[in-house]
Amino acid sequence: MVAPPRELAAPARTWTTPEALPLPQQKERTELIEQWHQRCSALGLTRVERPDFEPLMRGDLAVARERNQRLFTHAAPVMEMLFEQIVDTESMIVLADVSGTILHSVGDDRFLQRADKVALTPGVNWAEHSKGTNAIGTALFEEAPTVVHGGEHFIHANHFLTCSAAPIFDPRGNMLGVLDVTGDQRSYHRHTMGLVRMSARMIENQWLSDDYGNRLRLHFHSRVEFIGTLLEGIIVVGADGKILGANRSALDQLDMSSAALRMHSLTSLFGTTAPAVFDHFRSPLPTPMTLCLSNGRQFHVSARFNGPQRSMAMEPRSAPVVDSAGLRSGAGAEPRLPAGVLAGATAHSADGTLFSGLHYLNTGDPQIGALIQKVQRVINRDIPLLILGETGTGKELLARAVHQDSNRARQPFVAVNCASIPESLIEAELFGYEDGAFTGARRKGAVGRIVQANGGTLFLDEIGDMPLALQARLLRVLQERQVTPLGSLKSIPVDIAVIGATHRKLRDMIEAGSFREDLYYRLNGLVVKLPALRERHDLDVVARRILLSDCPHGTPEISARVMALFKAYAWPGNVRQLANVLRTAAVMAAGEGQIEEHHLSDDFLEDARSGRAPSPPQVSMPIRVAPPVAEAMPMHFTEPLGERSAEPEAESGPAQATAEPATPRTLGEAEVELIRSTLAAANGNISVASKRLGISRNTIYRKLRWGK
Ligand SMILES: Nc1ncnc2c1ncn2[C@@H]1O[C@H](COP(=O)(O)OP(=O)(O)OP(=O)(O)O)[C@@H](O)[C@H]1O
Repeated sequence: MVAPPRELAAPARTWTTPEALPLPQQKERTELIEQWHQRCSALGLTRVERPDFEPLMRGDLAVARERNQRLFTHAAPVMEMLFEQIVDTESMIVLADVSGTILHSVGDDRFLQRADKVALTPGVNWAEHSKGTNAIGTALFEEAPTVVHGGEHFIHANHFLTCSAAPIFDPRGNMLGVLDVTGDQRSYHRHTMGLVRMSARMIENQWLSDDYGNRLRLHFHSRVEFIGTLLEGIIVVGADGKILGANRSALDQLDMSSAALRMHSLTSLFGTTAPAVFDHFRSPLPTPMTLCLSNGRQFHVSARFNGPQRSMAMEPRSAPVVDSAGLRSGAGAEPRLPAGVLAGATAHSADGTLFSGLHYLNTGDPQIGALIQKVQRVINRDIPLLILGETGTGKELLARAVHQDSNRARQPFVAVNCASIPESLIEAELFGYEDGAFTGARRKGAVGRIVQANGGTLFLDEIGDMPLALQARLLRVLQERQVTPLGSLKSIPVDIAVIGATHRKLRDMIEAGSFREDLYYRLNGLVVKLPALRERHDLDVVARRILLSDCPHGTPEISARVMALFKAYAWPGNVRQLANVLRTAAVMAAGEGQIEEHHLSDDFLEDARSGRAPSPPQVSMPIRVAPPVAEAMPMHFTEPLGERSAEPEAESGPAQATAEPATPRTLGEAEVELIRSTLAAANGNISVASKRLGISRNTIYRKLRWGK
C-alpha cells in the first residue's frame, strides 16, 4: 500500500517529540509506544539486549546490495543531497532494504563512530524483531513514516538516538526499503521528518520515471503552480488507457489506494481517453489541461512521454492530411504528438505512417526545412551534432526530436546544462565519483550523467560554458568512449550519441583561448544554426501551433494588426517569448475569438509599437567568477523548491527596468543590471524574471555568474 491511511489520519502521532506535544496527544503517543514495546516483548526481546555486532558476512552484504542495486542507484544521489542539508549536525543517513538490513550509510564521521557502537552500520539488520522499536524497523512494520526518539527506543543502548524514517514504495505499492536520518537525540529537529519524507518521494518518483519512461505520464495537482514540484501527483497510463501505477502524491490527492487506482482507466477516472490527452498535448508547448473526477474535483494536468508508444490506442482513421506546417486536418485527423511536452514523441498513424519529432518542427520556414533535412541525414550515423542559436530558439527541442527519431529513442536522453551547474560540481555530475572520492564523510559513489546516458543521447547544453579544465576530460571520454569516475582507477565503457548546443561563438572562444579547438572538432560533426524567430518566415504558423496547443477548444485567431506587430518585433527571447506573449493574450481574449492589440500586455505593446525591444542576448566571453545565484543552488535543485508557487501564470513580455543602472560600462554590464533589477522587482523569483525578460532561467543564471 503506497499511502498508508494511518500516516494521513494521525500525522502528529509519529512526527513530534513527546515533550513538544500537547497533553492529550502525549497520552496518545505514550499509548502507541507502549503498544510498540509490547510487540517487541512478545518477540522475546529484552530492553537490556546488547547491540548485535555480528553483521552479515561480507559476502552476504554484497549479495544484499546486489539484490537492491536499483534501489541503491536511485537512493544514492538523494542521500548525498540530503547529507548536504544535515552535514555537521551529528547525524547520519541510512538506507535499509525491505528486510531492515542496512545497505548504505552516509554521515558525519564522529557520529558514524558512535553509531558503530550500537551496530547501526551496513550489513546489520534493524528490523523490529532484532532491534526492537526503532524508526527503521517500525517504519517497515507500520508501512508509514515514523519518528522514534530517545527513550522511545525499546533497547536501552539506543536511547541516545533520535531517528526519522520513511518507507520507499514502488509505483505498484510494493515496499522497497526505508530511508532514515538518525542523530543524537539532543539535536532532534522536527523538520527532519519532512526532509526524509520528501527525499523518499524523490526516490519513488525517479523509480517511477525509470519504470515507465516510455509510457504516458500525467503530472497533476489541484494547484497549477505545484506541477513540477515534489507535491505533484503522477499517474502512468497504458496504451489502452488503463492506469498502470502512481506516485504517493497521486494517491493522496485522489484519496485512493494503489490497488484501487489500478482498477481504473483514464475514462473511469477522468472521463477522457489516452488519444484525447495526446491530442491536447500535441503541440510543443506545455500548457496544462484540466481534468475532473466524477465528484467534481478538478486537477491541472501536464503530460510527459519520452519514447515511442507504438501501440497507443487510436481509433482507426482515414489517412491524415498533413499540411506544410505538419498540422493535420479533417475528421480523420490523428492525435498529433507534441515535440516538447511529449518530448519529441514519435507515433504511428493507423496507416502506419511515421510522424517523427523532427517532422513536427518543420513548420514551413525554408531555413528550418533545410536544417531538418541536413539533420535527418546524420541520424544513426554516429556523427556528433552541434546546435547553435540564440536563447529560446528551440535547441533542446531539436536535440530531443533527433533523439526520438533515432534508434536510441528507447534509451535515455540525458540533458546536462553546463551553465547552470556550479563549476565545482560539473566534474562530479558528468563523470560520477567513487567511494571516498570526497573527504570528511563516508560516502558511496554516484553514477555520472555520461554513464546515465549509456545507450542513449547525451545533450550538452551551453557547451561553451564548460570550464577549460573539464573540456580536456570530456574530449578524452568522446575519443576513448569510456569514463573514469572521480577517485576511481577503473574505466566504464559508454556508448552515447552526443549533441552539443550553445548560443556562443565557439570559434571566437577558440581564438580567445577559452574553448579547446580539438574538442570543437570532436563536437562539430554537423553544425546547424537555428535561426532567430525574427529571421523566420513561419511566425504565423508557429504562433497558431502554440495557440492550438494552449487552447485546443476555441483557439483564438490573431488579428492582422497584431500579426503585423509580431512580424515587426525583434523577439529577443525567440519562440519562448512568443509563447509567453500568446499565452497571456489568449487568456485576455478568452471568449472573444480573436487576439487584438488590447489583449497584449502594455509593456510588450509599448516596445512593439515603438520598434524597441530589449537587445538580443549578447554573446560575450565567459569569465568565471563566484556565481551569486547558481552556486547557491544544491546540485539537483537548479529550481528552488517552492519558487514556482509565487509565480503568476500570465506574466509575459519584456519588463522595463525598475531602476536606472549605475552607468554600466559595457553592453554586457547593462544586461546584467537589467536582469538584476528585474529579479529584484520580481522578489528574486527567477521564473517570473525570466518570463518578464523573455529569456530562459538558464540565461539568467549564466548572465549573473558572469556579471560581477
Ligand atoms: N518550433 C517551435 N514550436 C513551438 N514551440 C517551440 C518551438 N521552438 C521552441 N519552442 C518552445 O520554446 C521554448 C524554448 O525552447 P528550447 O528550450 O528548446 O530553446 P533553447 O534554444 O534550448 O533555449 P535556451 O538556449 O534558453 O536553453 C520551449 O518552451 C519550447 O517548447
